[in-house]
Amino acid sequence: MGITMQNITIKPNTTQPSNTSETGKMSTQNHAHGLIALGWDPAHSPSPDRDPDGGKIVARVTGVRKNRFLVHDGQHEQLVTARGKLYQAGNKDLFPATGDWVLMNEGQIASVLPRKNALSRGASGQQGKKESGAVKNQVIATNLDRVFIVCGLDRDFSPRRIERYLTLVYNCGCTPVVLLTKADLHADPTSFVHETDSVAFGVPVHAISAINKEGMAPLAPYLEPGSTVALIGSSGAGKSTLVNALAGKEIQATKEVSHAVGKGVHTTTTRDLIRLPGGALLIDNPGIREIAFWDTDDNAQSTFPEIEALSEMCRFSDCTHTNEPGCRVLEACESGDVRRERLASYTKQKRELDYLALRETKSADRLEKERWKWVSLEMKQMKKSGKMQK
Ligand SMILES: Nc1nc2c(ncn2[C@@H]2O[C@H](COP(=O)(O)OP(=O)(O)OP(=O)(O)O)[C@@H](O)[C@H]2O)c(=O)[nH]1
Ligand SMILES: [Zn+2]
Repeated sequence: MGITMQNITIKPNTTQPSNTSETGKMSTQNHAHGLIALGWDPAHSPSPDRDPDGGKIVARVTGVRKNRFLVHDGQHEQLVTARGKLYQAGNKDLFPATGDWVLMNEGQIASVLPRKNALSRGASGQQGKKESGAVKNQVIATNLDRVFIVCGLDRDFSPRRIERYLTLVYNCGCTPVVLLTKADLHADPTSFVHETDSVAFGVPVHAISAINKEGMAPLAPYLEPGSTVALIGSSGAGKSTLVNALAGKEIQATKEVSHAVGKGVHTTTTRDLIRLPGGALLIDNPGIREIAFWDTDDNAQSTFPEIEALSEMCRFSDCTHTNEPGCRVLEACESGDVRRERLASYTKQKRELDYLALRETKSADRLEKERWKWVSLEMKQMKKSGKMQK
């Protein structure tokens, strides 16, 4: 289990400070200071002193333990429950997540304050499994300043997967930074950085080693005091080792990668908000093995800006960039301006996103028809490329 707020003991049943007495004033001040250290931004968030909901105390969720929550009010951390309505099905978005700002009342979470952003995915291992008709949407972390996409420079390295993570991060309204860990395994990791740069337009990419601490200094600007950073990446990518290196001590348990399969044994099971000595807050998550796209909002930023710019110029506005005349994307592929793997990734992601968007709005049989449309399109493509016998 990860240690959460350093130097602060968990005190259940702490009585909340009264705002009227002298000690109350002191406590309110400490409360505000403590909250700022937890990432509360007094310029952009309502003042905790104003007590927006009469008698309630602002706190941050620092961890989730099944149906209970670790919350920190700036002075104390405690394990609490939430009001019944927050557990109700259909209210999934209101279920407190690590990083949430909440209002506490009588030792319970009374409500979740509006989120700046939320990193969510279909629950790991749930792909295809239905839960009341839909893959469970799982909010992993909220109110993030950045997301570190961690990818190991061993068998974990995959530009295609980095693209998927980037889309996930953009769709959640978060800012990505790509960290290529285990750089010490290579005499010169530059080629990996270049390869990643070519799929992550405008996104900072850093090769680092958490073991010999090389390449870590350039991460400092992402870790200003009070900023919240979540780490995502497949199991065994090196997230926990990185957290420990940044914290300067063993906080998260790590496990040896199985040499047989090159995969780490699933080790991280907590989702705690970890305060670094420099004042940044880190959220380390269990490895994401299956990335299911969830949020289908259109975002200004995209993982495939060059393809999207070209598709604006295709002859047909609903061009699928497969065989249409006047398709600028295909033209760019022919001339080598756009790599074919990029178009394949783009098409695959678009299909997933379209499918999710449709699922939310259309009836089941319509959905099935649409799915078949894509399946037959894919079969046609495979036939064309000779991957399948006619
Ligand atoms: N050579 C090298 N090995 C590393 C580095 N970072 C992590 N590792 C190794 O990679 C393995 C997995 O690291 P973890 O930090 O446990 O991976 P994780 O991403 O936290 O995995 P989960 O908790 O399963 O999500 C361990 O054996 C680490 O020692 C690095 O920078 N260099
Ligand atoms: Zn086209």
